[in-house]
Amino acid sequence: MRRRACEAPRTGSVLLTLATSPGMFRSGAFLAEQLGDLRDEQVQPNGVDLTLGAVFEQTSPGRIERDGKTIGDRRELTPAETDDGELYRLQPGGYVVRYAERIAIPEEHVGFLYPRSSLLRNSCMLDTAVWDAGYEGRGEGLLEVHHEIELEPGARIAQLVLAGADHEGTYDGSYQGEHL
Ligand SMILES: O=c1ccn([C@H]2C[C@H](O)[C@@H](COP(=O)(O)OP(=O)(O)OP(=O)(O)O)O2)c(=O)[nH]1
Repeated sequence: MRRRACEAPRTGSVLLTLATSPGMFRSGAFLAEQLGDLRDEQVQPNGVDLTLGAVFEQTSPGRIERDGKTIGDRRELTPAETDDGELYRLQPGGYVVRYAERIAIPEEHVGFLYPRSSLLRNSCMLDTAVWDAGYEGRGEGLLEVHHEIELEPGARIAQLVLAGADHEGTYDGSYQGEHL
C-alpha cells in the first residue's frame, strides 16, 4: 500500500518513514535485475555502480539556446599502457566521461546518479543530472579533476539509484538510444 505524505505518522522521523515506504527508492538488486549484465561488485545495497567506459576532452564550444542546443566537439583520450595495465592519467580540468553500462530507466521510476565517494576523497567530482523514465542509452557526465588522478578503464566511478516516480509520458529527447 502506498502512503501519502499527509498520512505519515506524527511520531518518529517522517523522512525515514517515507524513505523506507514501498514504492520509494528501490534496492540495488532490483535495479541490477532491470539492467542485467553487471559484475557482482557493482550491485550495492541501494543502487548499482557504473563504470568508466570512455573519457573525452572538449575541443570546441557548445551552445545552449532557448530552443535547442549544440554539443561541442571532443577528442577521446587513450589510456596509457603501464606496468599496472591501462590507466587514464588525468591532469586537473574537466572531462566528459561515458559510462560503460547500458542504462534503461523503467516507467514509474526516475534515476539519480552520484559520484563514488572515493572520487571525492581524491579531490575529484562527478556532475550528473536526472535520468528520465523511459531513457535508454549509455549516458555521460562531467568529471571534475581537482588533483591529478589515475583511473583504470572499467573502474567503478558512480552509483545509480532508482526511485519510484509519477510522470507524464516517457523520455523522448535527443539522447534517447545514445551509444547503444
Ligand atoms: O548525468 C546524467 C543524467 C542523465 N543522463 C541521460 C538520461 C537522461 O534521461 C538524458 C537526458 O537528460 P536531460 O533531460 O537532462 O537532457 P537535455 O539536456 O534536457 O536534452 P534533451 O532535451 O534532448 O533531453 O540523459 C546522462 O547521460 N547523464
